[in-house]
Amino acid sequence: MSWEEMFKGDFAAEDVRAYGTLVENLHAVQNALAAMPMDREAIDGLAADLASWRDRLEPAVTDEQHQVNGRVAELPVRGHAMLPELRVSSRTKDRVEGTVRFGRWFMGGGMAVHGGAVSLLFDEVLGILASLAAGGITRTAYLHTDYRALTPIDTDLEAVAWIDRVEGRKWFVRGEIRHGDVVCAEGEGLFLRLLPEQGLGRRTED
Ligand SMILES: CCCCC/C=C\C/C=C\C/C=C\C/C=C\CCCC(=O)SCCNC(=O)CCNC(=O)[C@H](O)C(C)(C)COP(=O)(O)OP(=O)(O)OC[C@H]1O[C@@H](n2cnc3c(N)ncnc32)[C@H](O)[C@@H]1OP(=O)(O)O
Repeated sequence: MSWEEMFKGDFAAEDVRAYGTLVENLHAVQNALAAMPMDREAIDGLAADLASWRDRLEPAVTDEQHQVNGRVAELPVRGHAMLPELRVSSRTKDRVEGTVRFGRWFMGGGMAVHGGAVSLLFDEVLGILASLAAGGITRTAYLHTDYRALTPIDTDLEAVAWIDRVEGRKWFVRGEIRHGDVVCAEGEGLFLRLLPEQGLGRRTED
């Protein structure tokens, strides 16, 4: 199963581009907000603006099958606004490589990326690779992250993920985030190919 077969929604190309621009602007807002000083006037103004966004968006909320977020194969990280943008430079069935830049929004402290955001990226990239290699949706059973060095924000990092081994339904996938020669973090995850009755997002006990 190809990336497009697995993730492509039936959105028009120009709508996809427009959504990509929306997410880009949202990320720019998040990064600037995370870096703003205490400024009561700006805070009150922004809070009022955001309340009007909420009034505009909430009446249009739709179900998972009709939402756009995370369902756009053509955009970085499926156009999932929660995720740091990974720009894939090469993808084969058992390896993905790309660059990622974490903005100020993802900072934990000391101008370094929050550890949870590092794991978030691993879950996405390792999970997608597992799903592509398995030819069907997988679910994370465990995810282990080793933080080897601080991961800097606001700079291009290399991200790579590869299939380590496969045992039946169990896909063991590894990854690395590097800044130049420095390995910032290593990830290792076990992803279970879902059984037909498990479906997408359905609980196993259902
Ligand atoms: C037309 C438009 C289409 C557009 C498509 C749109 C969108 C795209 C859709 C989807 C996006 C897809 C991917 C998204 C990409 C990334 C997302 C990241 C993935 C996640 O973020 S996902 C959420 C977090 N994830 C969970 O919420 C899991 C909760 N959990 C469970 O759902 C179950 O727990 C499960 C399923 C994991 C296993 O349950 P199960 O019943 O299937 O399997 P079972 O327990 O029998 O285990 C079988 C064998 O695995 C071994 N095993 C199991 N667990 C283990 C562990 N932890 N450690 C070591 N070994 C383990 C056993 O020991 C046994 O091993 P053995 O066979 O050798 O004995």
